[in-house]
Amino acid sequence: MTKDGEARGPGASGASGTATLQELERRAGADRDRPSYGHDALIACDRLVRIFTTDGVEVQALQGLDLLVREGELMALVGASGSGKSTLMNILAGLDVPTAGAARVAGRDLLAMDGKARLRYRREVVGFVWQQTARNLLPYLTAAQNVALPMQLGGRRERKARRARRAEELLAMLGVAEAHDRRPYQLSGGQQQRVAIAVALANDPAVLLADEPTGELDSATAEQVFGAFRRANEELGTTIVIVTHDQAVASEVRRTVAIRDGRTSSEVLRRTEVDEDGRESLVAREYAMLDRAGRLQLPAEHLAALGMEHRVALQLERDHIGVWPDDAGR
Ligand SMILES: Nc1ncnc2c1ncn2[C@@H]1O[C@H](COP(=O)(O)OP(=O)(O)OP(=O)(O)O)[C@@H](O)[C@H]1O
Repeated sequence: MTKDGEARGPGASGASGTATLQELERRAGADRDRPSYGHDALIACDRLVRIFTTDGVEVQALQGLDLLVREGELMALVGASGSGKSTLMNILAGLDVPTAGAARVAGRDLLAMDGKARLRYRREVVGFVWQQTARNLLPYLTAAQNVALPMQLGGRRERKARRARRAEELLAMLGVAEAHDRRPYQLSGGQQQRVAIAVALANDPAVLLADEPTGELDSATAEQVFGAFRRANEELGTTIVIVTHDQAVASEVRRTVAIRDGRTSSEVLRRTEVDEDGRESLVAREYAMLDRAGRLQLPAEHLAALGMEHRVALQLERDHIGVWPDDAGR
């Protein structure tokens, strides 16, 4: 019964037809006013689907992927080859359009942008760093000119001297001030990637996307490049999403989201704990993703360890849900 004594639920009708209509309107209003999924996130992917069709064969690269990223986060995406990471990054970068679902980045609806809005989005809202250094930098420009170029092309009509000063500041912040007048071929792989980060930050984007940015580097150099991302995140507050196979990178960020078969499957959150003697340690905890329909992906290794497949037994307890191997046949 409702507060005013009216019956509710399937088949219930109000005291009069008018009351029922009012009740329906009230419920519709409550639905309208409920904040939408991920309304306060900077990146919100809601049941994102991307299907590729080649020679009549369909590949579902993204199969209803949900992902929320808060403003100011520095997070990593991991997953096996073919799990859909690059497909997601291309969509977030505005280079590809999803087949279905919803995706919003910094208030932009990625499914609704026309060509002009898409170009502006790529120039002003997102910055990207790719694995292949050649894709990030123009070979005939110096590092400083490479950094100044997006500012010239972007909406910000800044004076040349101002652009040059910003390029210099970014290169210095990322520890590659000495690269200023050099062309990419005169730089090491690590220096090239740090200049590429400066290029991606030139127009002060809301989000910096990086697809395997340390993939071609040795571990010491990768560490320096990751340090540059951290610097950008801490000093400029830029939200950063890094796709990586590099375990060292994945274990240094606060949040690592795993993608499996075109969906986010689990995530690891890390936080610093201080013990009684003041010693700090990083504590990691793994979480499974739960979608709005209640679907849960259990980690493959957990399933294998207990021989779980097809069906599991569930039991609701006061503060948890127990999941057991199927015992129906016993
Ligand atoms: N343009 C395309 N045309 C057809 N199929 C594609 C295309 N791009 C990606 N795919 C397919 O979609 C799936 C996901 O690919 P994607 O490149 O996103 O995976 P990934 O996780 O980035 O893999 P990797 O780590 O190897 O880069 C794969 O099966 C891939 O073959």
